[in-house]
This record gives sequence, structure tokens and C-alpha cells, in this order.
Amino acid sequence: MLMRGSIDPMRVTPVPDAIELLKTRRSVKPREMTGPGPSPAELETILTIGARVPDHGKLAPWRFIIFEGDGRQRAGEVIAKVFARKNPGAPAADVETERKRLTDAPLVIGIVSFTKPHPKVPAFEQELSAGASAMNIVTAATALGYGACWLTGWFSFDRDVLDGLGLKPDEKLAGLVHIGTPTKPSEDRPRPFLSEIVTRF
Ligand SMILES: Cc1cc2nc3c(=O)[nH]c(=O)nc-3n(C[C@H](O)[C@H](O)[C@H](O)COP(=O)(O)O)c2cc1C
Repeated sequence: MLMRGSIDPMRVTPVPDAIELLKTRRSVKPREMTGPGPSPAELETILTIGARVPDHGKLAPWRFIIFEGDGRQRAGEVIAKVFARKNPGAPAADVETERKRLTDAPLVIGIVSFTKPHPKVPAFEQELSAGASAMNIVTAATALGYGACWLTGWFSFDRDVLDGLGLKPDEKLAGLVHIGTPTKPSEDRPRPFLSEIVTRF
């Protein structure tokens, strides 16, 4: 029998703060972010947590691209160039908007997903693991006190943009997680009622 206050080696220690974080977390829009972004040590923590996700078959079917400093502008150039080429009549202001896709937050992490044929692990499971990585990155950044937002957009599915960002032909972008210091409290959104999404078998 366990004595009061002793540690049960079969149980994971409850972390009430983690529950509170998960119950209240919400995204912060990149345009409502400023610097500073995470320090190098914090970034390493975020990436380590991003790589600690359920991953059937230990395939690690994801990798991360860091956009910081002028890397964010260079990525924006890639996006704007492809946009201008594919939308020749687009107003200059729209091209400029594309150029600024990554420049609001001081740090943007791209989550790249790639699947390999596997006898037991379908591609869908491997892609879900990349989604779990993205979500862990959002949660870790939030737990460190930063705002975070997982975004995609047309360019995340455009092969020419992905090539320009250095993705291989068999790689997809699961999204960009923008991370920075919130400039104002973020508004929450309505959440689904459990009564509408939960059934009991
Ligand atoms: C794969 C994926 C892509 C998303 N892309 C966008 C996007 O391009 N634009 C957007 O406004 N929200 C996008 N979202 C939604 C936001 O990440 C976020 O979930 C939402 O703004 C607020 O939800 P939250 O407060 O629970 O994080 C995306 C979500 C996911 C999972």
C-alpha cells in the first residue's frame, strides 16, 4: 500500500498547470505579435517538444524549418514571386501582402511532412504525426509565454513555393507556426459543445 505523499511509480505525476494551459490555450494572430521571440534555448525546447510526438513505427515523418530575421523576408520573396507570376494582373499591394506573409512574428517554424511506404503505417498516420508535431510546437510556445498560431494559406500547397523554400518533391508543408510576444489579449472563439461531438458506443 502507498503511504500518503509517497510517489506511485506506476502513475505519472499529475500536472494541474498543464491541464489549465490546455483548457485555456488559444491562438494569437501573427499581426498581433511582436518581438521578442523565443531565445535560442527556448527555441531548442520548443523543437524538442515538437519532436516528442506519437509516431507509429518511429519513422520521424516530419522535419522543421526555422524562419527568423531576414530568413522570413527571403521566404516572403519566394511567395511573392510565385504569386506575381501566377497572378499577372494582381495589384502591387497584393504582392506586397504576400511578401509579408512571414514577417509579423519574430519566429516562424515550418513543419514539413513526408511519408514513406510502410507495411503497417499508412501515409495518413504519418501525416497525423506531423500534425501532432505542429500542435506540440504551438503548445510548447504557449507554455513558454509566447503567442502562437498555426497557419497555412495557398502558398503552403503550391509546389513552386515549396520548391523555393527548399522542400523536396515528396515533402508537404503541414503548416507554419508563427511565434511571438502578444501585443494584446487574444480573443477566444466559440468551442464545440461536447454534447454535439461525443457519443458513447
Ligand atoms: C492545418 C491548419 C491550418 C490552418 N491554417 C489557417 C490559416 O491559413 N488561416 C487561419 O486563419 N487559420 C488557420 N488555422 C486555424 C488556426 O491555427 C487556429 O486554430 C485558429 O485560428 C484558432 O484556434 P485556437 O485558438 O484553438 O488555436 C489552421 C489550422 C490548422 C490545423
